[in-house]
Amino acid sequence: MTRHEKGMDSVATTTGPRLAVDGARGAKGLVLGGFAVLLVSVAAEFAGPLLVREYVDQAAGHAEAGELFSIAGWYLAVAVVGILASLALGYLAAQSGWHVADHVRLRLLRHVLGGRVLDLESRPAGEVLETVEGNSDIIGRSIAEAGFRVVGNLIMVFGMIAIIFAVVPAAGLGVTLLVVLVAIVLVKLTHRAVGLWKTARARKAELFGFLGDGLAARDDLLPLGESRWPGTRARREFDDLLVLERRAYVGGRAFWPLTQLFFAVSLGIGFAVGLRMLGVQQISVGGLTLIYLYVDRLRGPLEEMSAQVDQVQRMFAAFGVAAATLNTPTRGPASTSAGVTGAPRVTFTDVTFGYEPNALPALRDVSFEVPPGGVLGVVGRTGSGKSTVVNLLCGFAAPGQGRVALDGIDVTDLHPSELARSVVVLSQRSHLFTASVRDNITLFDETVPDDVVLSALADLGIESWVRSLPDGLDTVIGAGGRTVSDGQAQLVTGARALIRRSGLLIIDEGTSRLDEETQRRWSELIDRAAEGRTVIMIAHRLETLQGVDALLVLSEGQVRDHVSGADVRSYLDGAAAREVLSEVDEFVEPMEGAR
Ligand SMILES: Nc1ncnc2c1ncn2[C@@H]1O[C@H](COP(=O)(O)OP(=O)(O)OP(=O)(O)O)[C@@H](O)[C@H]1O
Repeated sequence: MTRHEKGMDSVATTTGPRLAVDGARGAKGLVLGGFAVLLVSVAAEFAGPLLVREYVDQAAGHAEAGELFSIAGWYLAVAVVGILASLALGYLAAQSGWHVADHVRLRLLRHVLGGRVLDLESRPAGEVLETVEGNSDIIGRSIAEAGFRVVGNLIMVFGMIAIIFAVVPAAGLGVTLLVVLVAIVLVKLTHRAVGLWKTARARKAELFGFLGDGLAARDDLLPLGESRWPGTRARREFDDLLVLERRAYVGGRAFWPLTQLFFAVSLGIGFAVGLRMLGVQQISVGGLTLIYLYVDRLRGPLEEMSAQVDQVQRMFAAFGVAAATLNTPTRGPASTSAGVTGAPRVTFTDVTFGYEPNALPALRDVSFEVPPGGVLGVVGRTGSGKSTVVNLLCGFAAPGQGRVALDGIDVTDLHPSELARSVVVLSQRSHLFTASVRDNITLFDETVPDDVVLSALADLGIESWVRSLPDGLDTVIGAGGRTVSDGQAQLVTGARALIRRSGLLIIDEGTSRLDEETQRRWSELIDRAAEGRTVIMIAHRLETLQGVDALLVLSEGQVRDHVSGADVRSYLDGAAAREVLSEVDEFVEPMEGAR
């Protein structure tokens, strides 16, 4: 079985409605409570006109004042119950909305973060954020503001029509025909509007992706005099989005004039038929008042629904987009829970891997082995496949053919949390979070004691600098916090590797030139972090390669040379190295300087 057949991918299939039901199941108590209260609220709405009919008929029949007071008292009590139920419904709807939204949010986050890192990295951060948060937010709001009420309004409309039907069948028939007509138009409108909202949501996600990129690149754009460009382009895109959203909004709201027409015609039918029946004494004055009150009360739910339908359409679109996101393939479950302890043996066996199906593979038939505790330097010119080796080792992708293993266990079979415990990456390009120095080092793991963090900082020679900060380890650094130099940032993120006892250390040396002091500290950090571990080092400097046990030279995705032991020194001094390494810009200067 090839790696591909064995497959990392699994496809969950869900639909918008199923996602909604799953979310509602998690908030079962709230949803059931909401519906129970809704029924009370609807019953109160129905009871009002019935009590009025009773009152009018009793008054016309010269009933005692006590009886009339009693009916009025009931009317008041029903009204109070209706108001209380309505308040409770608002609260339960808000709670249910946020529960369902959280369910969707969590599933989207798990899916997006649990998937292959390379898939996630191929999408702008802003777009991912909009897809997760934008859709969850719409779902939460729509349920809170419209969820129960739409159902309540539907029950009211159908219930009132049924009562009109029972009291004046001809009027009920007329109104029923109208409802069927309105429902057909509404379904068509909703279908169209949901499609338009989905397009608008996709466009919005793209736009946020662009905005995120624009913000991230502001330091680069400013010196180039292009700092206004993201703003100008974003404005154009916002204009386009406005047109799209307006079309969806207007499309959805076309229901409003329809409800007005429906109401006017229903009132006409009710009165025309009711008055005729009153004339032939088939109905009492109270009965006619009841018809009038019910038809009049239809106006409220219908008007509310014309606004709510728009919200419900957005909600359907958001559930649809969320379900489509969840249906994209993601990493399947790991087939072993076995772990790797200590410094592992790393093996690449005939590995071929391509990012794109039809492009030349980034790695072709690559094989090498690093014994436990060994240090392998990987070099090669830009695009030769060095980072791809790291991506496969970190389980970010699975090789198309061949095998990547730690102590004989396929990397893709290791559970992500097990892999995270086995591998640590020390990179000059690590991200600094807007968070305290402590959190930046522990990566928000509160179980790591301060003395472990301080000891790592002491090893790196920056403990006194951290202690001198206004809040010590609690000082917030990164964007929006205290600014630190590139060298300090590198050491703080480097401390992450020191506090973890993972057996495999991957060092990803950036290509940026560092000043002498930072370079010295980086080299010390590497020495310190490498102790007792298997090390794979993507190197760009001759100096970094001094301590390696073996050297892997990649060229266009293939192993060009693989030397070990004493041969490393002679290789680095030899003509072949000169030829290979001179292809790498970063080597030219230091190599010449070193000779
Ligand atoms: N996410 C990706 N999607 C598609 N192609 C990619 C991706 N990452 C890398 N590649 C391609 O794979 C090949 C190997 O890239 P890789 O990043 O492994 O090279 P590298 O040796 O690490 O380069 P550098 O020294 O510039 O970082 C290149 O042709 C590159 O364009």
